[in-house]
Amino acid sequence: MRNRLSPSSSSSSSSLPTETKFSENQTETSSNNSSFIFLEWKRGKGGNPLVRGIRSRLLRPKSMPLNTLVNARDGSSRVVLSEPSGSYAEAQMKPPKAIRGGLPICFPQFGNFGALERHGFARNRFWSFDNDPSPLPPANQQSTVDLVLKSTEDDLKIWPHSFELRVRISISPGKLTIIPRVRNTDPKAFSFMFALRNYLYVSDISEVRVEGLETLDYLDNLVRRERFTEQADAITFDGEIDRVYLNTPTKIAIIDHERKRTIELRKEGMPNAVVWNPWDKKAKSITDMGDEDYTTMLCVDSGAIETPILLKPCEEWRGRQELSIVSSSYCSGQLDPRKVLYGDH
Ligand SMILES: O=P(O)(O)OC[C@H]1O[C@H](O)[C@H](O)[C@@H](O)[C@@H]1O
Repeated sequence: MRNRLSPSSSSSSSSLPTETKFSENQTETSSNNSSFIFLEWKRGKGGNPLVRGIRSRLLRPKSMPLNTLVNARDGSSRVVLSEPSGSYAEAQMKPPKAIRGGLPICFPQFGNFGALERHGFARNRFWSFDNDPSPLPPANQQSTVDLVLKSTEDDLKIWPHSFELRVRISISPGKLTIIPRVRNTDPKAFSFMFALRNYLYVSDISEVRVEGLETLDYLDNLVRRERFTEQADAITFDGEIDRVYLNTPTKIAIIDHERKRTIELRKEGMPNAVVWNPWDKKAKSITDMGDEDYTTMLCVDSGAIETPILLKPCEEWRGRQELSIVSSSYCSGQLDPRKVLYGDH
């Protein structure tokens, strides 16, 4: 029998991914069947995971200097970022197949919106450390890592555009920040789709609300990508969902009632938001997902999907995403959405 997702104790093993066992402070990968970019953001001591696969170790933010650790164990296959209030993130860099969970990067295609493999090939490639993140300043603290993926000859055979895809991953107390960049190193212009697929850990999908997407149009992947308008005050979950919301705001709130906390997603440069949960039937058909795993996960992605980004030669596109916990009034169960969506807290 397959286990549920919950990676909350050192003895629990998760079926997502089946090769990975979680413990409080480390991730043991016992097989090569994992890939970059799988990013975990962890929260301890006994704290609940913030993001599934990106478990947070999020204690109350403190105004103290960062004293962080970058640890590339197993050669250069893994980077651990940490800071003293307890948050830490871990990036694994092992091809050939993306782990179900964490934060896969979808590039240069999202889903089946094109002819390439689903979600593009970047999530199944081996990335490198980026020693020259220019024009970003060099990372000056050990809570930040710069990674790069450059097109190879094999990539050019399936997508004939030379590119450099960079991500800066940073943690600070209670916050995980990703800055993705794509540079056109080709003599010709090209366009691409991009998404950060956030596998969020939730306590019970039936009790979760997503706010910030109401009244927006969306493309429904379950109905041949037909366009609809969201009618609900907030998105709640009682079945499979797979939607690309259009023209979304910069802030989205994922409210986990049972856990009495809200995950706030802020994004720039990525006007779309994908909401995905396979629910029971589809979960059973996904080989690297346990039958019950859908109950404790929700993907809310930042993306540029509907309108691909056009880059001329030498141009660079830059996006930004922050994931953090909003506490205070949300924990009381008295939700004031304005506090999440308009920063009034
Ligand atoms: O299994 P994956 O390739 O990671 O994709 C997971 C899901 O992603 C998207 O939302 C697609 O629209 C779905 O059809 C797919 O099942």
